[in-house]
Amino acid sequence: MSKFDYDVLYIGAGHATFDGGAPLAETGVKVGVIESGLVGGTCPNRGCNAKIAIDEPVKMTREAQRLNGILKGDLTIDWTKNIEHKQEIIDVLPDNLTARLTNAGADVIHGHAQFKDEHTVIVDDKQEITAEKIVIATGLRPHRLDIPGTDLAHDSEDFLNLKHLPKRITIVGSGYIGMEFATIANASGAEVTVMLHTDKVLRNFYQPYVQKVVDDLKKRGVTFIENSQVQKFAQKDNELEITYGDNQSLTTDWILDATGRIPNLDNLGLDKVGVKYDQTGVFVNEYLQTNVENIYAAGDVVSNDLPKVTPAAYFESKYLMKLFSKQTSEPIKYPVIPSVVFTSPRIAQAGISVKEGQAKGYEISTNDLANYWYYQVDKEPIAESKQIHDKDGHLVGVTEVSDQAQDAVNALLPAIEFKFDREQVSRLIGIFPSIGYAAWHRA
Ligand SMILES: Cc1cc2nc3c(=O)[nH]c(=O)nc-3n(C[C@H](O)[C@H](O)[C@H](O)COP(=O)(O)OP(=O)(O)OC[C@H]3O[C@@H](n4cnc5c(N)ncnc54)[C@H](O)[C@@H]3O)c2cc1C
Ligand SMILES: NC(=O)c1ccc[n+]([C@@H]2O[C@H](COP(=O)([O-])OP(=O)(O)OC[C@H]3O[C@@H](n4cnc5c(N)ncnc54)[C@H](O)[C@@H]3O)[C@@H](O)[C@H]2O)c1
Repeated sequence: MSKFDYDVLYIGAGHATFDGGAPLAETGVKVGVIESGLVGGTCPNRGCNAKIAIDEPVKMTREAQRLNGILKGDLTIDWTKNIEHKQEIIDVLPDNLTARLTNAGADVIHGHAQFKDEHTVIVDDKQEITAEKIVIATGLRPHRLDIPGTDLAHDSEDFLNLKHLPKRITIVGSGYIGMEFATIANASGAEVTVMLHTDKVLRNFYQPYVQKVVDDLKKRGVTFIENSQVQKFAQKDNELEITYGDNQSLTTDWILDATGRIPNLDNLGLDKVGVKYDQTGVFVNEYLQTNVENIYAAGDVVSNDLPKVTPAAYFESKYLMKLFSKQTSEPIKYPVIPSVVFTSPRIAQAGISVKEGQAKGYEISTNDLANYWYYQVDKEPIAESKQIHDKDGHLVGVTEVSDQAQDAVNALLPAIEFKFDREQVSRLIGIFPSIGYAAWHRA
């Protein structure tokens, strides 16, 4: 009988925990999960699921606008109903995910966890829980600008819960959240301004495709202010004033601070146990183990160069499940991790970038999808992909801008991950017509 309350104790109940924590408990390992907020964490409650639910009508209105004349009548988005619909879909998720954990045999404990020593965690300054192994899976929280009036701004969670759409929305930051929410707010009828830190939008994506998306948003009325150097937010009667640049200013009704996300490590007691970390997250080795032998970390809170996305948290959670249940003793070996920004159209990518491919002298082919008949069915005006083949003819990278870029890239993942050559690709036939087929056809 173990001297600890749990074999494995997770701090945080997001994807980095439940995807592996539930199956781990099913193997007979005694699992505890401590969560200070909603079970499920960011992705289901205030991230992916919530966002994609309110984006769906955006995608549909765009398509309907293009088919105007064939489809009769104008479609507009009722913001309040859209938010209500999103809430209906996600409301059940914390309970469902709690049941997934408890049905597997894990205990879910509500409260804020803090290390007391390397085997003991204190919940809400009251309850002491001990464990042989502890996994830090506390994720990220919104970064807030350190400027006067910063409390007048809101974060992505506030945006997803807005009951009424403000007339004018100003977004500071042009990363994933800035661009996805600019797309949604613009399509829903708000006057949107995006304030860039530099002159770059979505700096990790292929810039010519980003430019296509930016140009389209500009045509739809979104204003982009480059190198804005935001200095101050202030309340002026019924509106908000933003001071930026060389004493310039603008007025708005609602401000979204989308300047990034930072590790959730406050009041966790890491210094007490000597776990090493910095502002980028917790340092781990190739077994996701911190410098303290029995303490591990997984998901967004880990300091690494991977995209901070759900599939990466999922993969790490599954890896730890296999490590802790002795199904593996190997270091973690990441597969190709794709990423997408859900603008309209989307930009998706996997494998090596066009820039990297060019530097290596690889073959880069361009597919003009807007002129491919299947993309013309719904009159997609912005649709192109680039495929990168190495010198042996293996597909090693892809990036696409189109309405269904995420599915096209998903379809090509096996070829990139398992290094199919052109002969192997030609053996695969897909369902026709389909986005996946169109992508394979070119691989
Ligand atoms: C607006 C938005 C949209 C996104 N859209 C996408 C998308 O479309 N696709 C995609 O792949 N990814 C998306 N992401 C990213 C995705 O949500 C994250 O990569 C994923 O949720 C990471 O999971 P995690 O388990 O590491 O962290 P989280 O899901 O953040 O879970 C961490 C949990 O730890 C809890 N916690 C923190 N500190 C403590 C403590 N001391 N004690 C107890 N509990 C604690 C928190 O309450 C939280 O529930 C989005 C993120 C945001 C913000
Ligand atoms: N589709 C998806 O997978 C998805 C969607 C949303 C969020 N996410 C995840 O959430 C994380 C956070 O997203 P995000 O958009 O907040 O972060 P991000 O890092 O993508 O973007 C932050 C933006 O803020 C800007 N910025 C930083 N400091 C600034 C300042 N002082 N003034 C003005 N601008 C400033 C940066 O230049 C950048 O454009 C991402 O890492 C991403 O992985 C993923």
